[in-house]
Amino acid sequence: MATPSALPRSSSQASNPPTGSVPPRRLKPLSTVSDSQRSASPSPSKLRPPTRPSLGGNAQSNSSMRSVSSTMTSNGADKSLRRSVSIAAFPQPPKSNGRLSMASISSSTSNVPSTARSTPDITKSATMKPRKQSRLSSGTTASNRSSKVVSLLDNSSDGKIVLNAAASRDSEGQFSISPPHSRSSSAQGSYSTSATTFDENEETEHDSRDSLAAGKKGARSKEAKGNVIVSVRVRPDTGANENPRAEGEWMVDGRRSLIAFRGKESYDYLYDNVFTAHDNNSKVYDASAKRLVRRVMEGYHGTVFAYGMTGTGKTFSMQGTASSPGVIPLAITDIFSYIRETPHREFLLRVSYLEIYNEKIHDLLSASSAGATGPNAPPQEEIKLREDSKRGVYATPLKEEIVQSPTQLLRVIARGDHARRTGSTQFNARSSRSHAVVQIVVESRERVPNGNSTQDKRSAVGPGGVRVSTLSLIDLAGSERAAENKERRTEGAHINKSLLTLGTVIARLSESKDKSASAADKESKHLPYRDTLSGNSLVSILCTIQIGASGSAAPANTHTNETLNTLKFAARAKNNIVSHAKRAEEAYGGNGDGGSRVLLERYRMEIQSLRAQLENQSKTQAENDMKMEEERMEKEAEARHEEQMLEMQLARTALKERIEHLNRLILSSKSTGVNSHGGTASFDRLSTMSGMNETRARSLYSSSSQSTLGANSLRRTVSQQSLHSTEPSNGYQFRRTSMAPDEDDDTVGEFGDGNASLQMQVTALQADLADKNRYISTLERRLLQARRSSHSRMSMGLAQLKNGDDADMMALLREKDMEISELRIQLDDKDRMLTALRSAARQRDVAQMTIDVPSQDKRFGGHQTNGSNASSLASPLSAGSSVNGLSLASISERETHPNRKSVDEVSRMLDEMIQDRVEQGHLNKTSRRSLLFASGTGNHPDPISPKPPAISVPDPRTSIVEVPENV
Ligand SMILES: Nc1ncnc2c1ncn2[C@@H]1O[C@H](COP(=O)(O)OP(=O)(O)OP(=O)(O)O)[C@@H](O)[C@H]1O
Repeated sequence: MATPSALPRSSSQASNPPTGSVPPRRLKPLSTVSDSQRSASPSPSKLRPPTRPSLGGNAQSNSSMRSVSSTMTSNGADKSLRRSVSIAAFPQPPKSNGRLSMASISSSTSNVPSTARSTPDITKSATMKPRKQSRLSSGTTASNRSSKVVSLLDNSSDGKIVLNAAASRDSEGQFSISPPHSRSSSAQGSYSTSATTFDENEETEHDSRDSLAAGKKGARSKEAKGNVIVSVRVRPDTGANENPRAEGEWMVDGRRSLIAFRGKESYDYLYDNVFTAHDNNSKVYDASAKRLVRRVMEGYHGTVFAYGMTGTGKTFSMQGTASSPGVIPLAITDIFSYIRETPHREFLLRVSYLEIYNEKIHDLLSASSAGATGPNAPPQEEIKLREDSKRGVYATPLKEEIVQSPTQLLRVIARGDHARRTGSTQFNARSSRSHAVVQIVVESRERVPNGNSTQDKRSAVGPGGVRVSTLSLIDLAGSERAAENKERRTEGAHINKSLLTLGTVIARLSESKDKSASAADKESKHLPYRDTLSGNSLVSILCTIQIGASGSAAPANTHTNETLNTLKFAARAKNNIVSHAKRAEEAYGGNGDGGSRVLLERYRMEIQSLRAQLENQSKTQAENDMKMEEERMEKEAEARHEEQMLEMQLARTALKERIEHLNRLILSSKSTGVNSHGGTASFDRLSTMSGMNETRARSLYSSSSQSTLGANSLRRTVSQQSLHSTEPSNGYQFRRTSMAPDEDDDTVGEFGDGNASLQMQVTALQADLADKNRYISTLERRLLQARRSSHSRMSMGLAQLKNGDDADMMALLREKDMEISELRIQLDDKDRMLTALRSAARQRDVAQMTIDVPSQDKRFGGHQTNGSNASSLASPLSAGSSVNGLSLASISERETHPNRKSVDEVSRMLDEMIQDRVEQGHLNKTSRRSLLFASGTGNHPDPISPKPPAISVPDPRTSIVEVPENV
């Protein structure tokens, strides 16, 4: 996709071919090394190869691998083959994907012919180059290096910023999750290296040019050589104290990227980068990984791995510290910087983190890894390597997390580190004994430019497909000699075996390259992982060494040998790995198997469908809301209507009950005898008001009248006569006499009738009480209803209150309050009426007593109290005998009933009656709604018909004269 012009180049490239295309720099003797010295020194072929652990124990896995490999060879065309194999037996991956697979470093390769494992040829070719050529090579690279260094220094400002980054390293040396400060990922500021200046078509062209210029072997073998960067970093030797002599036979020249050894043998090693002990992580990253990371963002696969002896600074270089973040945090920062600087594309990042320990893969991000402490930790599902033509080599099942920010990404990696370290507790120093691979998958696709809205920008995609590239950041376990304990030795064996595999593959690559002319030979020697290492990946190998054995557990000579081995490994990698880096093909989501894996596209489609769903849902929601609102309003209207109806109903009920009640009161008054005469008329008048009342009233009336009539026919006659004679004008006769001390109030007949009357009163009062209770409950209901409705109106009208309807609402509320208080007052009135009725009942009893007592007094020689009484006594004898008869009956009755009330008692009752009257009068005055108890005119409480029955009309059926109430 990218055109050559789009590719940043260093200024030096115009005149000089890029380093990457320069013929491979070989291990070469320094000019000081004489031929005699060279011949005296051990022949390269006699150099002791790196110490390797015995591979004898892996026969099984080797044979397994052999069989798989042969299968693969025979079925090489079937690239979509999917299967599961153990790491130890992982076969040759498909050629279509050139990522550097961990399989290459974790599997046994003991099937590789012994010649392939030996290094002399390589060493020879590396070290025995003619000096002239070396110079040419060196000069050429020096020129490029020079330009690189300048560019690197230009970028160093970024590095300085990074030095102040907020990352923190805990006591165990883990970097924190705070990302380093933003670093520019701009290509302009980057140095131009062979690894990053290639691009598809350009590459071939470029390489051909370089190859021609260098006069090296065929262009084909070198066309992608520049896709590999090999750097060596020298760890500061803490015991050396900056003393040059401490380095002894070593000479490190960072400027010329040269490391020279002056021991029994003399070697000069030239690499793409040599970092001295003074170089910091930022510089290491800028020179060895920065451009590679950028290329990954542009669609290439890239791998950075650290290789070296234990304790030489691999983890330090990859992870870094708080003050000096390593390759991983810096790469993460650059990834996000690139995303920010590339608005025309959209990106999706996924990250996975695995480790290979004792040839087993562990997912460091899985839940079981996160909490995997102790023997009770859940067992992790076995992770296997698989391959297919689309994805190449991959581990499964492996958890991938989508990340959206540098912090999130660093957090995920820190979690993996933690799991790794925790695992180390479980497995005893596991962390430094395993290969750890952080893999970041970058998906990207073009956006349609000039999107109008943010949404457009998000949803719009360009015509291209989704590009998927991978950045693998690998911290290899350190090679070491057999350790002290068994577990360590086992680990070391696995580590060394896998590292040997890596070295062997590289060696074989070189070998097969040298013998590429012979097809038959090529076929006879199967080389696993060839395509993994020489595939599409850009590779940056960072080898770490420590010059000087101070602080090292190993003896000095062993240490030197290990260092030399590392340097040789780096030299072989530099010279022999051929990578045909190509930009990853763009996949189209939704179409085919390849596309289905592309998460970005899948997510985009998912987002679109979700957005459509959301729109539908919001539409439906709006419709539902409207419907609900309508329903709610309808319900409210209904409720209001019901409320009004109920109110009306209640009002009607209350009114009816009131009428009934009043009717009953009138009737009760009559039945109590307080107003028995006058009550007839009242009853006749009021009884028509209600059928029910009428019935009840009639029954009361009849019982009352019957009792009266039945008891006192004689007395009635006398009374009538006396009344007519004494008070013809008003027909009333008021007689008040005191009772004899031992006389009670009733005659025999009166006693029986009085009981009946009392019963009736009680019945009437009970009925009245029941009515009252009903009425009260009605009122309560109404009160409740009114409250509820005012409440609902309040809540309903809250919004309206703001719009000026508050006045209406408040008025309504006030009205309701008034109504409620009126109802309460009415209720009080009713209570008072009840009290009055009770009092009237008592009065009636007293009155009856007082009426009866004087006639008895007269009859039995009592003195007259006034003229009225005298005239009454002068009335016809029949009347008198009638009275006497009554009196006698009373006396006789009194004699037969010793428990008669005393005069004092009657007086007390009268006092009570008076008191009641006074209270009633007081109530009438204070009551807001008059009960129409006209003070001093009687006790009729009827508010509707306030006609005061102060003086009763004499009942023609009885001779008893009622006592007026205004006593
Ligand atoms: N360039 C350096 N500058 C300062 N300190 C360093 C440097 N390189 C390594 N160290 C220190 O050396 C020690 C060992 O380094 P580190 O753990 O990175 O080694 P390693 O190669 O990863 O070892 P292993 O293979 O055992 O995991 C650490 O304490 C680290 O801080």
